[in-house]
Amino acid sequence: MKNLILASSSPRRKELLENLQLSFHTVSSDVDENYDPEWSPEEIVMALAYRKAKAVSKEHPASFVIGSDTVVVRDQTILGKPQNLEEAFSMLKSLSGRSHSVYTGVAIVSESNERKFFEKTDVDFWELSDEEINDYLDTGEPFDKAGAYGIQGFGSILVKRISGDYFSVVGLPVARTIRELKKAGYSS
Ligand SMILES: Cc1cn([C@H]2C[C@H](O)[C@@H](COP(=O)(O)OP(=O)(O)OP(=O)(O)O)O2)c(=O)[nH]c1=O
Repeated sequence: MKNLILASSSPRRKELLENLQLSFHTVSSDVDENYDPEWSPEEIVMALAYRKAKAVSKEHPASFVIGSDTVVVRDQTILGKPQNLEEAFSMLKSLSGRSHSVYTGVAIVSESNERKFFEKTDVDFWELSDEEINDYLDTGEPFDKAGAYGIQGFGSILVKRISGDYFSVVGLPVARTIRELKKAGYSS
């Protein structure tokens, strides 16, 4: 059995992996999250996931390392984490009453194997009044999350329906991740 590392500082990703009752630890990766504006959403999330996993793998070459990255895409516009209240408000306003896609990329890096994949989940939001948006902003939840919401928290009341992997929206598509880990040669 080899060591498993989640290259992340996201408490949600840690929690999702803990559900699988695997033994692992987390190491945060401080990588440059800039990307080429020409890249597609799937290229962005897989490249950033790979950067995170590769950076940690360099320090822990004997381990299997998982990196992950999530963005929200509305009309070909990439929404990352909001920088301030105004940006969070305008992100949520732009998602109101319509659908968007959440892309999560995952990279698994070990000494002998490197794999990348992504999941796309479509999410429809209810129509939101400015008051509802402001009430949601007051929860403080939007600020460390792509698209300024968390489906797993108070943000659950914004969501009408989803099509795709719920866990991918939260930050880690666990079922596919475990399958790819096995293909990479990991056994617990
Ligand atoms: C859309 C959505 C995003 N998110 C989160 C998942 C990610 O943590 C975050 C997107 O930012 P990321 O840059 O993907 O991840 P991170 O900076 O939080 O963590 P790390 O790079 O250390 O792994 O948004 C939710 O928690 N719920 C949601 O519904």
